[in-house]
Formats: sequence, structure tokens, C-alpha cells
Amino acid sequence: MANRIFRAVVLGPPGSGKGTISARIAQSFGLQHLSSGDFVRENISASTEAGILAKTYIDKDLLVPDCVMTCLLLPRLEQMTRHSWVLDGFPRTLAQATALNDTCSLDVVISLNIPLETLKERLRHRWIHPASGRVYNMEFNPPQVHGMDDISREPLVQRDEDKPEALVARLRHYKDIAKPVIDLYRSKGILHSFSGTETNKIWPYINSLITGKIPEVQGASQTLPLHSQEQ
Ligand SMILES: Nc1ncnc2c1ncn2[C@H]1C[C@H](O)[C@@H](COP(=O)(O)OP(=O)(O)OP(=O)(O)O)O1
Ligand SMILES: Nc1nc2c(ncn2[C@@H]2O[C@H](COP(=O)(O)OP(=O)(O)O)[C@@H](O)[C@H]2O)c(=O)[nH]1
Repeated sequence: MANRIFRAVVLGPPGSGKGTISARIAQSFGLQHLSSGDFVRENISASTEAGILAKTYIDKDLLVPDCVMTCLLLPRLEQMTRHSWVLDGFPRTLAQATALNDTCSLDVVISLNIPLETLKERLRHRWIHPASGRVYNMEFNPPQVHGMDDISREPLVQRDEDKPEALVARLRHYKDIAKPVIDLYRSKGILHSFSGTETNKIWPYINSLITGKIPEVQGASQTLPLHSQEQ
């Protein structure tokens, strides 16, 4: 665990493994895993003003507007001045990235490039526990009991927007809105892109990138691992 604060963001299209990789980073390096989807779901469950508003968009399969997302997330991040974290699902738009930039500085941005066919296949097998946002994959990380959440034992569901026909439109939308975000982080020199079809094969490269960065945050300089592509 870093003595100084370390902050990372994970970007990628739906199904690219943002949640899976962020959870591994959090576990391996003792960081807090912050997920924008979880923040939204918590606010919906607690019926906060922002949560109620966010739900009206999610029910229509729309992204939550930037002003609602920033109102939900940034105050939470501002409170976490003493914590190292990895954030997934935010920022999704340039407006969100700019607002995040005004709130805190990031050490690393990881961008996941996964082929379309792999995304389709993964999402075809993705099952979620709606109340908690816990994610399973019938091949990669199946639940202990078929169709049931490991913790609550409530039923798992598949989301309509994970179906292959919906995915192509979602991906197009992702590419349009993510490009300026990726360009911004590239121009800041903190973007690291990883390509591949298997999380387990990408993970060692991300692990060595962060291992190299955390001592840097602590003050000792280290050479970047060969495998990361600083873009
Ligand atoms: N940064 C954001 N901007 C706008 N809406 C958001 C953002 N993050 C989350 N949301 C809203 C819209 C999402 O459909 C909902 C759930 O988010 P999330 O759990 O990240 O699932 P998702 O289906 O959008 O992402 P993915 O398929 O990439 O896992 O919350
Ligand atoms: N088969 C397979 N599934 C994976 C792999 N990595 C992640 N998954 C699954 O693919 C789905 C999408 O991953 P997730 O982390 O939710 O991606 P996100 O939408 O970017 O947050 C989930 O069901 C994961 O369990 C992998 O390497 N192989």
C-alpha cells in the first residue's frame, strides 16, 4: 500500500473488464475500489434526490447526465483525500473528465482495448445481481450456486443491453464519447493502453505498471515496465 495517495482510473467499453480489473487492483494494492455504477445504485436505493433523478435515465437505458453524475461522485471523492483509490465507470465524458481534473489529480489512467467479438461473448455470459451490482460470468467467474448471487442468494439476471444486438450501438456510443477523454489523458502523459482477449493475460502487465508507479508515488523513481504502452 502506498504511503502517499495513489489514484487510478480504468476506462474501457462495456464488457472490457473495468470492474474485474479494478477489483484486482484494489485487492492487490490495498486501494479502495470506487465504481460509478455502485454509487448510482446506492443513491437509487437510498432514494436521494440525485438517485431518483438518475433512475429516470437508467430506466430508459440512458447515461445519467454529467451534472447529476458529478454531483453524486465528486463530493465523495473530495472526502477521500487520505485514501488511495481506483475508479471505474467514471469519467465517461469529457465534461466528467474535466470536472474530475478540477477535483483531484490522477497518477494512472488504464484504457482497455478488447476486440468486439470478445466483448459480445463476455456480455452474452454476464449475469448480475441487480441490488449490489455484483458481476458474474458463467464461464470466467461463475456463481457458487447456478443463477444465484454468492452473498445474498438472490437470483441473478441478464441485462437487455448486454445482448449482442444492443451492444454494437452501445459500443459506437462509447467510442464517440470516450475518444476526447482518452485524448485528454494521453495529452497529460498518464494514459496506458492494454489490448487482449483475456483479463488473466492483461493483468500481469497492469500489475507491473502499478507496482512500478506506487514506489514512484512514494518518492523512489522507477523505470516504466516494458509491457505498458504509454500513449
Ligand atoms: N460516468 C457515468 N456517466 C453517466 N452515467 C453513468 C456513469 N456511470 C454509471 N452511470 C449510470 C448509467 C449506467 O447504465 C448505470 C450503471 O453503471 P455501470 O454499473 O457502470 O454499468 P454499465 O452497464 O453502464 O457499464 P458497463 O457495461 O461498462 O459495465 O449507471
Ligand atoms: N470469459 C471471460 N470473461 C471475462 C474476462 N474478464 C472479465 N470477464 C467477464 O466479462 C464480463 C464483463 O466484465 P466486467 O468487469 O463487468 O466489465 P466492465 O463492463 O468493463 O466493467 C463479466 O461477466 C466478467 O466476469 C475474461 O478474461 N474472460
